[in-house]
Amino acid sequence: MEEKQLKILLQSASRFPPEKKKFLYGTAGFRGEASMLESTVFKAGIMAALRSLKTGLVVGLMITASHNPVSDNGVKIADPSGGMMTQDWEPFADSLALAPDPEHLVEGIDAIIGSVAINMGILTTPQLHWMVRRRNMEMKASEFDYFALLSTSYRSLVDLIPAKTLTGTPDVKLTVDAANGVGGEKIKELSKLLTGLEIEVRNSGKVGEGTLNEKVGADYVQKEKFAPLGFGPRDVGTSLDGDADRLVYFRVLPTDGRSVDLVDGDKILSLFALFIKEQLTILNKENGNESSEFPVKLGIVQTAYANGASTEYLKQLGLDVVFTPTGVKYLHEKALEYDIGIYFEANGHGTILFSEAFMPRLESKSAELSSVTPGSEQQKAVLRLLAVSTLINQAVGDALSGLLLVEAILQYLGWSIERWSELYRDLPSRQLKVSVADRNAIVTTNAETTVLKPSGLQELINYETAKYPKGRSFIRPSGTEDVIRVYAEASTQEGADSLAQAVAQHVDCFLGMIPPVKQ
Ligand SMILES: CC(=O)N[C@H]1[C@@H](OP(=O)(O)O)O[C@H](CO)[C@@H](O)[C@@H]1O
Ligand SMILES: [Mg+2]
Repeated sequence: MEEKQLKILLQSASRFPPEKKKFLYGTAGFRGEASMLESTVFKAGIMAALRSLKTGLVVGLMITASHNPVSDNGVKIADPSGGMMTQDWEPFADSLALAPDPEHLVEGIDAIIGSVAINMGILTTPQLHWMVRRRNMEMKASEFDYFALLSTSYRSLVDLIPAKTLTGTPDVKLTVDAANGVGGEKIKELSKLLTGLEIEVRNSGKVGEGTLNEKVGADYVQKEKFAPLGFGPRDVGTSLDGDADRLVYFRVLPTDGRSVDLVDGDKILSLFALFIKEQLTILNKENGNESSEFPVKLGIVQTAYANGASTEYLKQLGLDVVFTPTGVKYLHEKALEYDIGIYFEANGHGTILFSEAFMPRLESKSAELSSVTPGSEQQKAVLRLLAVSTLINQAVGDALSGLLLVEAILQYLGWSIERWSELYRDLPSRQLKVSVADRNAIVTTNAETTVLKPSGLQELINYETAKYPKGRSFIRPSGTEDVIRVYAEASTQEGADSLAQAVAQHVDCFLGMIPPVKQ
């Protein structure tokens, strides 16, 4: 690094002295109270520049509170593929973030010279990931291109709905709770390009309308099972989180006007899986016989937090369901192993990935069918799959593209949200968190479902779980909070509650210091 450049870097670094609290690149980037994060954000900028120079490609840097309170902040890096930053670089990110002084910072970052920062302004997290991916593929990547692709793909899907399921209603209406985040304005812009779908946005983030993620948004609705502010009895809606990478649907119950029938990420996943499987079945049906002419490896990826009833439903559909540790970077990586990989976290973050090797096969199948059997059911099924591949974000989970796909599929099936919700009944569950002296004392394996350390704890969890019909419980250290999370499921709510409580007590006995709190 030249002396002049070194001087500039050191001068900049001196404006951001290291904070007392140390941040590590956790489940999804550096996160913490905004006022504590200045130097970490500065270093994340350096990190992103290095990643770009190393790969010779565009990378993204996102600052967002996501689903957390407005005083929180997070900074995360989008890799050249548009996915999360490669896990190989996490230790490097950590050592940069922990560098005690500017001299340490400079060590090893000589290569910084030459990278260019482009401020993309206010975007949703998935828009940034989408743009990074597309720029590196030398495809059109502006915000308008994003909106145009989503709206035309949605239109193609709706135009392919069989006439018999069309309801005759000219317009579908959808009410969106935008968590007072960035998704509100974006969805309004998108909706200007949509035909046949009328979108009303509440909690849109306008000044005076409310606070980011406070009693609104996907995380609140999913965790509390309450309607977001601005929704009343019998309302049906969909909630985004603050940066619009999570999506859940809900129906406000008439009983108390506050509780909701929640349609979470597991049910969105199930709807997507059902639809994709149906298209593959149509595609492989020749003269009413199943043929294996066009084999497609379809995989479903969940985490241990997926409701057991969803996993059972997906397995009953005959699908290949696999589990990874919590955090979308793991799910995404696994989903890439399939021709079509569908992944979702229960909290509503997920997408459908079409592998690079599979896309040319699908396109040539489409060309073949359009010349041999134009207008056939098989051809339509391929066209639907192609439309899904351009509609749904290939870089990361995206609430905007997700809700358009949900709406198109519900119209295709002729289903209401009630019918969708009845796909299966969630098993009652309970989550608790336990504060402990050192959360890293818990070491797990088997996609976080089995405790390896401290020894003896897993045996106690097994012992408790065996007491309850349909009992299931696991513990893991959170990657975003300083706690151990306890999850329990059983055939009744009382069972799930007392199983979670019993397991939390064992955790507390082994390494705790503070009583468990409901989450
Ligand atoms: C139980 C739960 O909801 N965990 C969340 C939460 O991670 P933890 O590592 O559990 O703190 O935040 C992650 C990032 O948003 C999200 O991917 C994950 O699903
Ligand atoms: Mg988010």
